[in-house]
Amino acid sequence: MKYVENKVVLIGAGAVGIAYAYALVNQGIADELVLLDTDENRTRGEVTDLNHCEAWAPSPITVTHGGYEECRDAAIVVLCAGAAQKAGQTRLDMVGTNVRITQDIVSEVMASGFDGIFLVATNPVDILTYATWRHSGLPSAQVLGSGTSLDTARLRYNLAQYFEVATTNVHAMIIGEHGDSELPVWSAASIAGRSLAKRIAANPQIEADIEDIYVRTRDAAYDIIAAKGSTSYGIGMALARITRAILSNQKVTLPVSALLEGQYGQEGIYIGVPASIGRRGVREVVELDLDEQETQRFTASADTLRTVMREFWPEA
Ligand SMILES: NC(=O)C1=CN([C@@H]2O[C@H](COP(=O)(O)OP(=O)(O)OC[C@H]3O[C@@H](n4cnc5c(N)ncnc54)[C@H](O)[C@@H]3O)[C@@H](O)[C@H]2O)C=CC1
Ligand SMILES: CC(=O)C(=O)O
Repeated sequence: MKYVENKVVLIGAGAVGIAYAYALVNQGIADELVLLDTDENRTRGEVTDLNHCEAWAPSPITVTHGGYEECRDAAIVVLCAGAAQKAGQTRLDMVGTNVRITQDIVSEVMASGFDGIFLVATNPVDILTYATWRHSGLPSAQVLGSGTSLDTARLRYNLAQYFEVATTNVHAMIIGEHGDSELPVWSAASIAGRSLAKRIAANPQIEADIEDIYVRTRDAAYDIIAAKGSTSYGIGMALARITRAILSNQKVTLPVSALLEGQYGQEGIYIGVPASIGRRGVREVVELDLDEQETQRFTASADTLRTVMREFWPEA
């Protein structure tokens, strides 16, 4: 089945899903958006509320409520359904519940004849993206997760505050698990045109300060969840950014969860890495020149994910 140019189906219209939907409407990304959630009444309310944005939106977008048959001709199906992390939980704590929910959803989506791109946000996102790929039978290029896009946005914001520059002038990335074992790639970071390494050479205090920035970045979700119950705007914008890259065939490199097939010395695992994103999904995983310590940390992060994966797929 051929997909409709700019049609997105969102499955899971909770805090994350609605933040994403609002970002799509607000930024004029997509022509058609269908919301699907087990809570039909609340979803109908969300659809009506979103429709009332259209008068002030940059371009028209049809927002409706629908069933799995809507996936048949969708360009992208976005998965935000499932249990959310509560205060005191790690993302990995939700894996059992969310693997079951995701497998059920993916079966329904595939039964519709879907042949577009799955974009996964449900946590633990790297494991759930792997589950989606395995269960759908789609080529790995057509299945990606939000990966470390949110973590990277947080890192860039925190570094911009510290160096007093625009966030868009901060080039730095988090890779690895979207979770406690993630790592910053300091060796490739530059701030407003000057490498981080040169800045540290000029002011050694920066080295200690960026470690604190990394810890705050890694633990941001815990802080936000303790304060307001869930995180939503950051991931909504990250998903919207990835959606734009796909629908507009931007071929832009973003930190997403993509399948590794030998890159970074890893095989058969979904994990946060930079990848070129275009109309048919992941065009290429970009292999950064990690230094020795970063390589060790990335390997440890992949091992953390693989240990959890083997509970569900012993051969992984
Ligand atoms: N990848 C990332 O960077 C981030 C991921 N998340 C994850 O996103 C997921 C959603 O979080 P929230 O929106 O805060 O949770 P939420 O509880 O507000 O929303 C989840 C929604 O999924 C729906 N749902 C549950 N089972 C379903 C099914 N079988 N079919 C259709 N809909 C179903 C629920 O009715 C609910 O509306 C969680 O797993 C959370 O951890 C959250 C923030 C960032
Ligand atoms: C909840 C989550 O995964 C985050 O905000 O990073």
